[in-house]
Amino acid sequence: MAQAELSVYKALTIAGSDSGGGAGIQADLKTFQMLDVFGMSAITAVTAQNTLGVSGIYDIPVEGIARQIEAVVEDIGVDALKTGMLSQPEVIDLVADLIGKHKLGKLVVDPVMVAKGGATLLAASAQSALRDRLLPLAALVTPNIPEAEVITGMRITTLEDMKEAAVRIVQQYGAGAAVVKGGHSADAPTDVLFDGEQYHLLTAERYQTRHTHGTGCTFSAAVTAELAKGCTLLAAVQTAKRFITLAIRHELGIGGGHGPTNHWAYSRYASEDRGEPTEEPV
Ligand SMILES: Nc1ncnc2c1ncn2[C@@H]1O[C@H](COP(=O)(O)OP(=O)(O)O)[C@@H](O)[C@H]1O
Ligand SMILES: Cc1ncc(COP(=O)(O)O)c(N)n1
Repeated sequence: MAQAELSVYKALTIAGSDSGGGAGIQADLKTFQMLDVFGMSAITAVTAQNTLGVSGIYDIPVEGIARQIEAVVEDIGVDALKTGMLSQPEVIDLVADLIGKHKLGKLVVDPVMVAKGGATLLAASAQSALRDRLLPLAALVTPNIPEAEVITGMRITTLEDMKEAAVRIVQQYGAGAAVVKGGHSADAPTDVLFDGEQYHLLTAERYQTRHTHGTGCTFSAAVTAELAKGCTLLAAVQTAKRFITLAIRHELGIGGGHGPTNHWAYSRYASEDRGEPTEEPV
Protein backbone atom coordinates (compact mmCIF):
# COMPACT_ATOMS: atom_id res chain seq x y z
CA MET A 1 0.00 0.00 0.00
CA ALA A 2 1.35 3.45 -0.92
CA GLN A 3 2.28 5.52 2.10
CA ALA A 4 0.78 8.99 2.44
CA GLU A 5 3.42 11.60 1.68
CA LEU A 6 4.83 13.14 4.85
CA SER A 7 5.89 16.79 4.77
CA VAL A 8 9.16 17.21 6.63
CA TYR A 9 9.87 20.81 7.59
CA LYS A 10 13.49 21.58 8.38
CA ALA A 11 14.98 24.24 10.65
CA LEU A 12 18.60 25.12 11.35
CA THR A 13 20.00 26.71 14.49
CA ILE A 14 23.38 28.45 14.44
CA ALA A 15 24.22 28.84 18.13
CA GLY A 16 26.31 27.74 21.09
CA SER A 17 26.12 24.36 22.82
CA ASP A 18 24.91 24.36 26.45
CA SER A 19 26.14 21.21 28.20
CA GLY A 20 23.38 21.68 30.77
CA GLY A 21 20.73 21.20 28.09
CA GLY A 22 18.53 24.19 28.95
CA ALA A 23 19.65 26.88 26.49
CA GLY A 24 21.50 27.20 23.18
CA ILE A 25 21.55 24.40 20.61
CA GLN A 26 20.01 21.90 23.03
CA ALA A 27 16.98 24.09 23.80
CA ASP A 28 16.56 24.83 20.10
CA LEU A 29 16.61 21.20 18.97
CA LYS A 30 14.22 20.14 21.74
CA THR A 31 11.83 22.90 20.73
CA PHE A 32 12.02 22.06 17.02
CA GLN A 33 11.29 18.43 17.84
CA MET A 34 8.31 19.24 20.06
CA LEU A 35 6.85 21.38 17.27
CA ASP A 36 7.23 18.61 14.67
CA VAL A 37 10.10 20.20 12.78
CA PHE A 38 13.32 18.40 11.81
CA GLY A 39 16.13 20.17 13.65
CA MET A 40 19.69 20.74 12.45
CA SER A 41 22.57 22.63 14.02
CA ALA A 42 25.77 24.54 13.36
CA ILE A 43 27.64 24.94 16.65
CA THR A 44 29.54 28.23 17.07
CA ALA A 45 30.99 27.58 20.53
CA VAL A 46 30.90 24.84 23.13
CA THR A 47 30.08 26.08 26.62
CA ALA A 48 30.63 24.15 29.84
CA GLN A 49 27.51 25.25 31.65
CA ASN A 50 24.93 24.14 34.19
CA THR A 51 22.17 25.79 36.19
CA LEU A 52 24.81 27.53 38.34
CA GLY A 53 26.60 29.27 35.46
CA VAL A 54 29.14 29.07 32.65
CA SER A 55 32.54 27.63 33.58
CA GLY A 56 34.14 27.53 30.12
CA ILE A 57 33.66 28.78 26.56
CA TYR A 58 35.44 27.14 23.63
CA ASP A 59 34.92 28.85 20.27
CA ILE A 60 34.72 26.63 17.19
CA PRO A 61 37.07 27.75 14.39
CA VAL A 62 35.24 29.81 11.77
CA GLU A 63 36.02 27.24 9.09
CA GLY A 64 34.34 24.55 11.18
CA ILE A 65 31.21 26.67 11.50
CA ALA A 66 31.19 27.33 7.75
CA ARG A 67 31.49 23.60 7.02
CA GLN A 68 28.55 22.75 9.28
CA ILE A 69 26.28 25.31 7.61
CA GLU A 70 27.35 24.37 4.08
CA ALA A 71 26.89 20.65 4.80
CA VAL A 72 23.30 21.17 5.89
CA VAL A 73 22.35 23.68 3.21
CA GLU A 74 23.86 21.84 0.26
CA ASP A 75 22.21 18.51 0.97
CA ILE A 76 19.21 18.70 3.28
CA GLY A 77 17.83 22.20 2.81
CA VAL A 78 16.58 24.77 5.31
CA ASP A 79 12.99 26.06 5.55
CA ALA A 80 13.83 28.55 8.32
CA LEU A 81 16.82 29.29 10.54
CA LYS A 82 17.75 31.08 13.73
CA THR A 83 20.91 32.44 15.25
CA GLY A 84 21.74 32.44 18.96
CA MET A 85 25.19 32.80 20.57
CA LEU A 86 27.55 33.98 17.83
CA SER A 87 30.45 34.85 20.14
CA GLN A 88 32.80 36.74 17.79
CA PRO A 89 32.53 39.37 15.01
CA GLU A 90 34.05 37.05 12.39
CA VAL A 91 31.26 34.51 13.05
CA ILE A 92 28.67 37.18 12.32
CA ASP A 93 30.42 38.08 9.06
CA LEU A 94 30.52 34.42 8.07
CA VAL A 95 26.86 33.79 8.88
CA ALA A 96 25.78 36.93 7.00
CA ASP A 97 27.91 35.92 3.99
CA LEU A 98 26.47 32.38 3.88
CA ILE A 99 22.89 33.55 4.29
CA GLY A 100 23.44 35.84 1.30
CA LYS A 101 25.27 33.22 -0.76
CA HIS A 102 22.60 30.55 -0.24
CA LYS A 103 19.68 33.00 -0.23
CA LEU A 104 18.40 31.63 3.07
CA GLY A 105 15.09 33.19 4.07
CA LYS A 106 13.01 33.19 7.25
CA LEU A 107 15.88 34.17 9.51
CA VAL A 108 15.15 34.70 13.22
CA VAL A 109 17.96 36.55 15.02
CA ASP A 110 18.05 36.09 18.80
CA PRO A 111 20.73 38.68 19.65
CA VAL A 112 22.21 36.71 22.56
CA MET A 113 24.75 38.84 24.41
CA VAL A 114 25.00 37.83 28.08
CA ALA A 115 23.90 34.63 29.87
CA LYS A 116 21.47 34.98 32.80
CA GLY A 117 24.39 34.17 35.12
CA GLY A 118 26.44 37.08 33.69
CA ALA A 119 28.85 35.33 31.28
CA THR A 120 29.57 37.21 28.04
CA LEU A 121 28.31 35.24 25.02
CA LEU A 122 28.91 37.95 22.40
CA ALA A 123 32.13 39.99 22.40
CA ALA A 124 31.43 43.71 22.81
CA SER A 125 33.37 44.22 19.55
CA ALA A 126 30.73 42.11 17.76
CA GLN A 127 27.71 44.23 18.73
CA SER A 128 28.02 46.59 15.77
CA ALA A 129 28.49 43.69 13.31
CA LEU A 130 25.34 42.07 14.66
CA ARG A 131 23.41 45.29 14.14
CA ASP A 132 24.87 46.23 10.77
CA ARG A 133 25.22 42.84 9.07
CA LEU A 134 22.63 40.52 10.57
CA LEU A 135 19.62 42.66 11.45
CA PRO A 136 18.97 43.72 7.83
CA LEU A 137 18.71 40.02 6.87
CA ALA A 138 16.32 39.08 9.68
CA ALA A 139 12.63 38.34 9.23
CA LEU A 140 12.41 38.78 13.02
CA VAL A 141 14.76 39.96 15.78
CA THR A 142 13.95 38.83 19.35
CA PRO A 143 15.89 40.97 21.88
CA ASN A 144 15.21 40.99 25.60
CA ILE A 145 15.16 44.45 27.17
CA PRO A 146 18.92 44.76 27.89
CA GLU A 147 19.72 43.57 24.33
CA ALA A 148 17.23 46.03 22.82
CA GLU A 149 18.95 48.77 24.85
CA VAL A 150 22.35 47.85 23.41
CA ILE A 151 21.02 47.68 19.83
CA THR A 152 19.11 50.98 19.95
CA GLY A 153 21.13 52.92 22.53
CA MET A 154 17.81 53.71 24.30
CA ARG A 155 16.98 53.25 27.96
CA ILE A 156 13.91 50.98 28.18
CA THR A 157 11.72 51.12 31.28
CA THR A 158 8.12 51.27 30.03
CA LEU A 159 5.91 49.50 27.50
CA GLU A 160 6.08 52.66 25.38
CA ASP A 161 9.90 52.39 25.39
CA MET A 162 9.61 48.75 24.27
CA LYS A 163 7.38 49.80 21.38
CA GLU A 164 9.78 52.57 20.40
CA ALA A 165 12.73 50.14 20.46
CA ALA A 166 10.88 47.59 18.29
CA VAL A 167 10.06 50.29 15.72
CA ARG A 168 13.66 51.51 15.65
CA ILE A 169 15.01 47.99 15.10
CA VAL A 170 12.76 47.70 12.05
CA GLN A 171 12.88 51.22 10.63
CA GLN A 172 16.45 52.20 11.53
CA TYR A 173 18.31 48.89 11.35
CA GLY A 174 16.35 47.16 8.60
CA ALA A 175 14.89 44.07 10.28
CA GLY A 176 11.59 42.79 8.88
CA ALA A 177 10.03 42.72 12.36
CA ALA A 178 11.09 42.88 16.01
CA VAL A 179 9.71 41.46 19.23
CA VAL A 180 11.06 43.08 22.38
CA LYS A 181 10.53 40.53 25.16
CA GLY A 182 9.37 41.61 28.57
CA GLY A 183 10.92 38.93 30.76
CA HIS A 184 13.28 41.48 32.35
CA SER A 185 10.61 44.10 33.00
CA ALA A 186 9.40 44.88 36.50
CA ASP A 187 5.79 44.24 35.48
CA ALA A 188 3.98 41.49 33.58
CA PRO A 189 6.07 39.63 30.97
CA THR A 190 4.44 41.37 28.00
CA ASP A 191 6.30 41.03 24.71
CA VAL A 192 5.90 43.76 22.07
CA LEU A 193 5.90 42.69 18.42
CA PHE A 194 6.22 45.34 15.72
CA ASP A 195 5.67 43.68 12.34
CA GLY A 196 6.53 46.72 10.22
CA GLU A 197 2.97 48.04 10.30
CA GLN A 198 1.30 47.19 13.60
CA TYR A 199 2.07 46.44 17.21
CA HIS A 200 0.89 43.21 18.77
CA LEU A 201 1.12 42.77 22.54
CA LEU A 202 1.71 39.21 23.73
CA THR A 203 0.62 38.95 27.31
CA ALA A 204 1.06 36.30 30.01
CA GLU A 205 1.06 35.88 33.75
CA ARG A 206 4.45 36.28 35.44
CA TYR A 207 5.49 33.11 37.26
CA GLN A 208 7.67 33.50 40.34
CA THR A 209 10.40 31.03 39.50
CA ARG A 210 14.18 30.95 39.17
CA HIS A 211 13.91 28.35 36.40
CA THR A 212 14.11 30.63 33.36
CA HIS A 213 17.39 29.42 31.87
CA GLY A 214 17.06 29.34 28.09
CA THR A 215 13.69 31.09 27.83
CA GLY A 216 14.88 33.37 25.01
CA CYS A 217 16.46 30.49 23.06
CA THR A 218 13.30 28.41 23.39
CA PHE A 219 11.03 31.28 22.37
CA SER A 220 13.03 32.13 19.23
CA ALA A 221 13.37 28.44 18.31
CA ALA A 222 9.58 28.04 18.53
CA VAL A 223 9.09 31.02 16.20
CA THR A 224 11.60 29.49 13.77
CA ALA A 225 9.87 26.09 13.81
CA GLU A 226 6.50 27.67 13.07
CA LEU A 227 7.94 29.78 10.25
CA ALA A 228 9.52 26.62 8.79
CA LYS A 229 6.04 25.10 8.62
CA GLY A 230 4.77 28.10 6.67
CA CYS A 231 2.87 29.93 9.43
CA THR A 232 2.55 33.70 9.31
CA LEU A 233 4.89 35.72 11.49
CA LEU A 234 2.11 36.70 13.90
CA ALA A 235 0.85 33.12 14.25
CA ALA A 236 4.42 31.91 14.79
CA VAL A 237 5.07 34.44 17.55
CA GLN A 238 1.73 33.63 19.23
CA THR A 239 2.56 29.92 19.27
CA ALA A 240 6.04 30.68 20.62
CA LYS A 241 4.55 32.73 23.45
CA ARG A 242 2.22 29.86 24.41
CA PHE A 243 5.11 27.41 24.18
CA ILE A 244 7.40 29.41 26.48
CA THR A 245 4.63 30.33 28.92
CA LEU A 246 3.72 26.66 29.44
CA ALA A 247 7.41 25.71 29.59
CA ILE A 248 7.96 28.22 32.43
CA ARG A 249 4.67 27.43 34.22
CA HIS A 250 5.48 23.69 34.39
CA GLU A 251 9.08 24.05 35.59
CA LEU A 252 11.16 20.89 35.98
CA GLY A 253 13.03 22.00 39.11
CA ILE A 254 16.36 20.64 37.85
CA GLY A 255 19.70 21.76 39.30
CA GLY A 256 20.70 24.02 42.17
CA GLY A 257 20.51 27.34 40.31
CA HIS A 258 18.62 28.77 37.34
CA GLY A 259 17.10 25.60 35.90
CA PRO A 260 15.82 24.91 32.39
CA THR A 261 12.25 25.29 31.20
CA ASN A 262 10.01 22.32 30.42
CA HIS A 263 10.15 21.62 26.69
CA TRP A 264 7.50 18.88 27.03
CA ALA A 265 4.91 21.21 28.52
CA TYR A 266 3.40 22.53 25.28
CA SER A 267 2.30 19.08 24.19
CA ARG A 268 1.50 17.72 27.66
CA TYR A 269 -0.56 20.68 28.85
CA ALA A 270 -1.83 21.99 25.49
CA SER A 271 -5.42 22.14 26.67
CA GLU A 272 -4.67 24.77 29.32
CA ASP A 273 -6.22 28.18 28.72
CA ARG A 274 -4.31 30.38 26.32
CA GLY A 275 -4.36 34.16 26.34
CA GLU A 276 -4.66 35.80 22.94
CA PRO A 277 -2.63 38.89 22.12
CA THR A 278 -4.22 42.26 21.60
CA GLU A 279 -3.59 44.27 18.45
CA GLU A 280 -3.05 47.98 18.22
CA PRO A 281 -2.69 50.06 15.08
CA VAL A 282 0.48 52.18 14.92
N1 LIG B 1 8.83 34.74 35.04
C1 LIG B 1 8.24 34.66 33.85
N2 LIG B 1 6.93 34.31 33.73
C2 LIG B 1 6.33 34.22 32.52
N3 LIG B 1 6.96 34.50 31.36
C3 LIG B 1 8.26 34.87 31.39
C4 LIG B 1 8.98 34.97 32.63
N4 LIG B 1 10.26 35.33 32.36
C5 LIG B 1 10.35 35.44 31.01
N5 LIG B 1 9.15 35.19 30.42
C6 LIG B 1 8.88 35.16 28.98
O1 LIG B 1 9.87 34.31 28.38
C7 LIG B 1 10.28 34.82 27.11
C8 LIG B 1 11.78 35.13 27.14
O2 LIG B 1 11.91 36.32 27.87
P1 LIG B 1 13.19 37.09 28.39
O3 LIG B 1 13.50 36.61 29.76
O4 LIG B 1 12.87 38.54 28.26
O5 LIG B 1 14.32 36.68 27.35
P2 LIG B 1 15.81 36.16 27.53
O6 LIG B 1 15.72 34.72 27.96
O7 LIG B 1 16.36 36.33 26.14
O8 LIG B 1 16.48 37.03 28.55
C9 LIG B 1 9.37 36.04 26.86
O9 LIG B 1 8.21 35.62 26.19
C10 LIG B 1 9.06 36.50 28.28
O10 LIG B 1 7.91 37.31 28.32
C1 LIG C 1 24.98 28.46 24.66
C2 LIG C 1 24.06 29.46 25.26
N1 LIG C 1 23.27 30.20 24.46
C3 LIG C 1 22.41 31.09 24.98
C4 LIG C 1 22.32 31.28 26.34
C5 LIG C 1 21.39 32.33 26.90
O1 LIG C 1 20.40 31.80 27.74
P1 LIG C 1 20.10 32.48 29.15
O2 LIG C 1 19.98 33.97 28.90
O3 LIG C 1 18.82 31.91 29.62
O4 LIG C 1 21.27 32.18 30.05
C6 LIG C 1 23.17 30.50 27.16
N2 LIG C 1 23.15 30.63 28.51
N3 LIG C 1 24.02 29.61 26.60
